[in-house]
This record gives sequence, C-alpha cells and structure tokens, in this order.
Amino acid sequence: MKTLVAYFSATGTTKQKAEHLAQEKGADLYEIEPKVKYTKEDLDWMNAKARSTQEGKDEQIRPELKEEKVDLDAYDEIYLGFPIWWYRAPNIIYSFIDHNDLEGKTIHLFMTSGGSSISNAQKQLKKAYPNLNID
Ligand SMILES: Cc1cc2nc3c(=O)[nH]c(=O)nc-3n(C[C@H](O)[C@H](O)[C@H](O)COP(=O)(O)O)c2cc1C
Repeated sequence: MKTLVAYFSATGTTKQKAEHLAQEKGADLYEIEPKVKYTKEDLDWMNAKARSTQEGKDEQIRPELKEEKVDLDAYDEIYLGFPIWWYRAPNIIYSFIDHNDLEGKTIHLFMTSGGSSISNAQKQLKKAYPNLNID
C-alpha cells in the first residue's frame, strides 16, 4: 500500500514542508485547494470580517473544494498537513475530510504555525471525526 501527503497551504509554508515530507517518505503529494483561493484580504486575522476570521469563528462553515473527491483507494497511510488558523485546522481541512473516505486509514497530522502547537487542532479533529484513526 502507498502513502499520501495531502496538504492545504495558503502562503506556501506548509507546501514546502509537505514537499519535503513526501520526498522523505517516498509518498505521493496532493494539494487540497479551495474553489476560491484565499486572497491577502481573506487572510487578515486583524479584520473581524475577513473570510478566514469568519471561518475561524464557526467550525461548521465548509469552504468549497476545487476538487471534491480524490481517489484514495491506493493509500493506507495519509499525512494531512495545514497551517494553524485560529489555534486549529482551517475549515477546508474539514471539507476535505467530509468529502473523502478516510475510514480505516492511518492519518498523521502535520502543520506549520507562527508558534501554536498542533495539540488543539488535533483534539478538535479527533472530536469531530471520532471514527477516524488520527494521530
Ligand atoms: C487567518 C490566520 C490565522 C492564523 N492563526 C494562527 C494561530 O492561531 N496560531 C499560530 O501560531 N499561527 C497562526 N497563523 C500563522 C500561520 O499558521 C503560519 O503563518 C503558517 O505557517 C502559514 O502556512 P501556509 O504558508 O502554508 O499558509 C495564522 C495565519 C492566518 C493567515
């Protein structure tokens, strides 16, 4: 069975980490992309009305994906990476999990951040998806 590194990155930092990880693991690489890209204004966490701030306040918002469903049949291990936004995984990660069948696969989370650890993001994803094997 094969390994996949799937990641979302708005400004390239997580992308770089994902590329290194895929190389190190000999894994395939997949970029999780939103249907509508995040602009600089969307990412302004100082602005309460910015797209990312609105999403950060409401875990139920599911940004649309550019490609909804990915063929994951070949993979039994998935590294899932993202930037920490508002102390947790961006909502698009929830969109990706909702649209794809990850049950029975081993999911390893990785992230980049400005200093926050992964622990809250991990706790919230495990709580939202108790049937998945997330570590
Ligand atoms: C909307 C938004 C919210 C963020 N919230 C946090 C946070 O809660 N904690 C933190 O350490 N960094 C936070 N950051 C910083 C990013 O996690 C960090 O810059 C990350 O490496 C960006 O990854 P990317 O280039 O792959 O998008 C935030 C950045 C944005 C744009």
